[in-house]
Amino acid sequence: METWFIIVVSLCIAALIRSLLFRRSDGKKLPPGPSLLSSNFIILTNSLSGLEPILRNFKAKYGPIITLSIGSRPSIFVGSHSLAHQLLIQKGAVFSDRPRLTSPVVNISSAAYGATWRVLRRNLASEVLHPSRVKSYSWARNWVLQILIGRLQGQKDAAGIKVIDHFTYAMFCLLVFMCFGEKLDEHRINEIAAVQRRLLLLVASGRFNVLGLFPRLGKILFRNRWNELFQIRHDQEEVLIPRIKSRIEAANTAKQSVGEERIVAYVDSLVNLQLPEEEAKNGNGGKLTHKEMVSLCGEFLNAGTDTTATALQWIMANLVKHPKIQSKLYDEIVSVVGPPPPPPPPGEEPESAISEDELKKLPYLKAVILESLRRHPPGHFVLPHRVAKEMEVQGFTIPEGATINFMVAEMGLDPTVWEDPMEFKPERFLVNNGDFDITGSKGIKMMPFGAGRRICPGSDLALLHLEYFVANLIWYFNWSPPDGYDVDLSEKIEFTIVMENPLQAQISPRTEKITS
Ligand code: HEM
Repeated sequence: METWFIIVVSLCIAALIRSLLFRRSDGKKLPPGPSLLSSNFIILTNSLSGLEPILRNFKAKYGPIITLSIGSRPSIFVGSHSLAHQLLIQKGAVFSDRPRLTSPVVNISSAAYGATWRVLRRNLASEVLHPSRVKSYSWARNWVLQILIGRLQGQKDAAGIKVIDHFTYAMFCLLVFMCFGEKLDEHRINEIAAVQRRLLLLVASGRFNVLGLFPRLGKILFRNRWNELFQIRHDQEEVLIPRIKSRIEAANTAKQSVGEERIVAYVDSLVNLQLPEEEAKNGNGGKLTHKEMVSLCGEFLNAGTDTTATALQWIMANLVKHPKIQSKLYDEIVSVVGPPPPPPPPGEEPESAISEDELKKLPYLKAVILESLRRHPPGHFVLPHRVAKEMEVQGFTIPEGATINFMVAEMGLDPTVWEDPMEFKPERFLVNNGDFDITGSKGIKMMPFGAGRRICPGSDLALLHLEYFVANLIWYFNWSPPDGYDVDLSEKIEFTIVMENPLQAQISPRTEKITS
């Protein structure tokens, strides 16, 4: 028999015995869900995203709040908008913590809800993601648009261009620039991308679930998995620490400037950051060590790359699949910025690109992007949250220390909120003058970026990147399916939820039509 199978079964039995021994005797009832044994088996043999169809069935059977009792603590899943609003917005202080990690990593997404998290998140929001700072990176967006157009044009072939790798590379270039303030060459960018991807895929595989559930035992039983993680982490440090050091050494020299403008990179903001000393355990007086900067830079690169590239692919897939929507979008763009120039020859900067100010005048563009985030959110769940204090919800007890998650994709497809939820209809976002609150602060209808205190801090940047690249790609090119190809919108789980059959598209410069 397979060793892993024996281990999984043993862990399930251990968890069952433990749970029976420590069964709640105080008469409080957890939200409903399957038996302990099936819960443990389901969690141990699935990644978070792999749980989705199972949870959908449980939602139909048990209602919008479900418990899977796993290991020593319950995992609760919420599939209703109103409940998500109640917990994440109204009771935000209780539901904004994160599950404790087995190894101490300093980053925003896994930090406990406390002083260190606040300092790190505020730094990212004010130093890099503040609108004035984001504006200062507009030069980099232009540079990346040039790279992307060059790569797409260089790939023309009858079977169409497989766009996802180019989208991911483009987003990565942009985030690398914002992180290290340097225009790195393709070799260096690929080196960073490769190690970041290995880390991402390892975490997304779900092979570490078991280590989180049984930390001490897991370290002994799954030593190979730990070693694999440590090896990747070591490789990540080898690649990122030289970039961090080079940026720090170049501080206050001409290297920090691009053209006339001085660019502040994420690394610059980390150098003088002071963590609360009582929480900092690095023996560095609250200053970040190089290794801690690696964790933060790694998080920045991964959080902003695959998510945005995945969303961009879904948007373009829908525009290829629905030529009328594409035409309507193109017409809107031309009505605001005029007809496009010819695309730049490879290696040259675009003669002009649609500016951020012009993007603000394109409500249909915004509607297309929101509709795609509703229909195909890159993450079907948020990151797991930890319940900080026991709470009664709809007659059930949500215990302190429980893990809680929210079924993002399910909410975007709820027929009680969205008419024809499976249809791609951007017009639904044009009502109320196109005013749609994606933060869900007054009420949640969908939450592709999460909601409440842990909402994605990069949501505005992500929306800007999506608007900028979609608008420019549609302005310069007509996008169509290759002969005999039908865009397939089936989904597949990777780190994000990607297209099972990646988009293949043909592009032709809009100016060709005019001259012919
Ligand atoms: C389309 C693109 C993106 C999507 C769909 C997305 C989605 C999300 C979601 C669902 C969460 C978890 C929220 C929660 O746990 O409640 C999150 C967290 C986070 N995201 Fe994004 N994100 C995107 C882009 C970005 C970008 C561009 C950045 C930064 C450059 C970023 C940085 C982060 C960080 C640091 C967190 C952790 C926040 C915390 O724990 O306080 N994301 N994102």
